[in-house]
Amino acid sequence: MDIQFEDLTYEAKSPFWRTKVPPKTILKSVNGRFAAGELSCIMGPSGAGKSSLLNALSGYNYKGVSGTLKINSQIRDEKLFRKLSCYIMQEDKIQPMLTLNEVMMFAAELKLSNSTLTKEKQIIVTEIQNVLGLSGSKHTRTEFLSGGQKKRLSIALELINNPPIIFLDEPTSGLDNVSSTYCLQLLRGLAHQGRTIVCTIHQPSATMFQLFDHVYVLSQGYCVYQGTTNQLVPFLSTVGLHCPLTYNPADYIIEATDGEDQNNIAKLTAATMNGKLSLYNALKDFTKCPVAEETTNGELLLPELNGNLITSKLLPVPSINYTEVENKAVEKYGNTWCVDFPTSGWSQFCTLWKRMILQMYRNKIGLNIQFYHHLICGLAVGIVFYNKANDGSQFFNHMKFCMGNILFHTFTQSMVQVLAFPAEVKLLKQEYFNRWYSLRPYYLALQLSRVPSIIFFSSIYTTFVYFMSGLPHEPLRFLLFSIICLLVCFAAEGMGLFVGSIFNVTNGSAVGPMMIAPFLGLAIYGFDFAHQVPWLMEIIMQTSFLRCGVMGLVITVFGLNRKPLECDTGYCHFRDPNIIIYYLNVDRKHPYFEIIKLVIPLLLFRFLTYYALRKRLNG
Ligand SMILES: Nc1ncnc2c1ncn2[C@@H]1O[C@H](COP(=O)(O)OP(=O)(O)OP(=O)(O)O)[C@@H](O)[C@H]1O
Repeated sequence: MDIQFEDLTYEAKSPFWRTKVPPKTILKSVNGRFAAGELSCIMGPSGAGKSSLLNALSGYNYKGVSGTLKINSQIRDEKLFRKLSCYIMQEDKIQPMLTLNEVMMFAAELKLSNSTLTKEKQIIVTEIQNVLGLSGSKHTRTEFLSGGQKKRLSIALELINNPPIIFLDEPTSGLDNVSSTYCLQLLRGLAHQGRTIVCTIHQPSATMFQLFDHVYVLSQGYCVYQGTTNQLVPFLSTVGLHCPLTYNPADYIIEATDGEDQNNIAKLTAATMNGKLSLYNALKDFTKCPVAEETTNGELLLPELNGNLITSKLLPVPSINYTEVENKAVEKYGNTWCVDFPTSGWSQFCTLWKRMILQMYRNKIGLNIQFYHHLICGLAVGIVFYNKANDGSQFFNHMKFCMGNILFHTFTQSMVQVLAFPAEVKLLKQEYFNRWYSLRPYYLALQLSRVPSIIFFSSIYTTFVYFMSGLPHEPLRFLLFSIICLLVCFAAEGMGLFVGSIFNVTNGSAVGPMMIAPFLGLAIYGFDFAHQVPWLMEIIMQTSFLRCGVMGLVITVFGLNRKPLECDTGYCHFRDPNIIIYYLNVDRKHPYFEIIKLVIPLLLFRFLTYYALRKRLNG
C-alpha cells in the first residue's frame, strides 16, 4: 500500500491560556510518497518536524493537520487506515511482569480473531519470535530484556496481526551501532516482503543510511530531498552542494540544512518542489540487498547477531486491496465496532482481565508492600485505640478513630492510583491507538481486576482496628463497619484513577492531596455545632465522601441500639451512645443511607475517569 500526502501542513496551536503565543507552523505544505515494499526513512536535523510528520501520517495526531492524505492514490478512510497500520513509538511501552512469550500471546489473543485456535496463535507467535531473533528470550520477563530486544519485541507485537503499514518513531534510539543496524536490517527484510515501513531517524550512520530504500529529508518543516539513497549525492550536486567522497551523505545534507543559512533549504525545497518530485531509480533492485534476503525455499535470511545466523520462514505478506477491504467491511458490518477490532468486546475483556490479574499476582513486591502497610497500620491504630471503644469518657478519641479510619483508606487508595495509573495510561494509549481493543472492555477489566485485592487488604486493616478497639462483637455492626470502609476505598480509588488519567505523576502527586483537602475540610466541619449548621452548608457537606464515610462509621459504632458505654470517672457526658448520635445531629440517619451516599461518588469518579480517558485517547 502506497502512502501519499499532498500540501501537508501542521500548525501547533498554543494552549488556550497562552493566547499571546502565535501558532507555530511545523510542517509547511510538504508532499511525498512512501511506497509498499520499501523501507523509508524520514530524517533531518533536530526539530525539523520528523516526528510531527510521522504523527500526522499515522493519524496519531490530527489536530492542526491539514492537507490530503491518500492510500494507493485514494483519499484515505481514517478508521480503516488505522486498522491496516500500526505505530511503534520511540519509547518502548511493553507490559511489565510478564514474559516475552506471555506478552505476545496476550497480544495474539487480542489481535487475532476468535476463530484462531490457541495452538495456531502460539505457532504464529513462535514464528515471529524466530524471525525477529527473540526465541532465545521467550521466557525472560520483559523488564529484563535488553534495549534491542525490547525494540524487536515492540515490532513483534505489532507484526502479530500482520499490518501492511508500519510506522516507527526513532527505532534505533538508545541502541548501539550493532543493534541499530540489526534492527534496520530486520525492518528492511520485512519491508521487502511487501509492507510499507516508514521510520524516523535523526542522523543515520553511513552503514544504516545504505539500508534505506527511500529517504525523505526534512528541514525546518520543508522537504529538502525525497528519493533513493544513491540518488542523494547526484541530486545535491545539481544545486551546487558537493558531498565529498569520504563523507556520509546523510551527515552532509543534515549539516547543509541545519545552519541559520536559509539559502540551502530554499534551493533544495525548490528543487524537490517541496516533496512533489521524487528521485527514484527506474527499477528497484532489492537483490543487491546484502543483509536480509529471501532464499529459494522461502526463508528470510537475517544477518548474524551474537554469532547466530537467524533463518526463518517468511512471515505471510498481507496482500490487501484497499478498496476491496473498505467495501467489504462496510458491507459486512455497517458499524465501526466490528470493523475496528478482530475480537468481541467480551473476549477483549476476558483477555485484559486475565492479563491484569496475572500482572498483579506477579508484582510480589507491590503486594507485600500493601499487605504489610495494611497490617502494620491496622495494628498501630488498634494499639492507639486499644479498648477505648467502650469508654464513655473518650468522645474525642471516638471521633478521631472514625476520622482516622476514613483518612487511612482515602490516602492509601487514592495515592496508589495517582502514582501508578499514569504509567498504565501510556501503555493503554499505545495499545488503543494500534487497535488492540476498545476502551470499554479495558475499563471494565481495570475496575474488576482491582476489586479482590482492595477487599482483601481493607479487610485486614478493619479486622484489626475493629476488634482491638473493643467494639461489640456483633456481625451486623462489623459488616457495616467493613462495608463503609470498603466503599470509601473504592471512592478514593476512583478519585485517584481520575487524577492519574489526566495528570502525570509529578502534577498528580500535587493535585491528588489538593483534591482530598476540601473533602477533608467538609468532613470535619461542624462537629461541635452540628445543630447550628446552616442548611446550605449541610447540603455542601454531603458532597464530601469522606464526611459520608465518617458519619457512616459514627452511626455504625454508636447506633444500632448500642448499649451504654462504661464510665470510670463518675460522670461521662457521652456515656449514652444516643447522646453522641444526637449531639452530631445524625439521630435521624441510618448507616444504609450513608452507604447509598457513598455509592454516588464511587460511580461518579469512575464515570469521570472513563470520560477523561476517552478524551485523552481520542485526541
Ligand atoms: N505542540 C507543539 N507546540 C509547539 N511546538 C511544537 C509542538 N510540537 C512540536 N513542536 C515544535 O516543532 C518542531 C518539530 O518537532 P518534532 O518533534 O517534529 O521534531 P523532530 O524533527 O522529530 O526533532 P527530534 O529529532 O529532535 O526529535 C520542534 O521545534 C518542536 O519544538
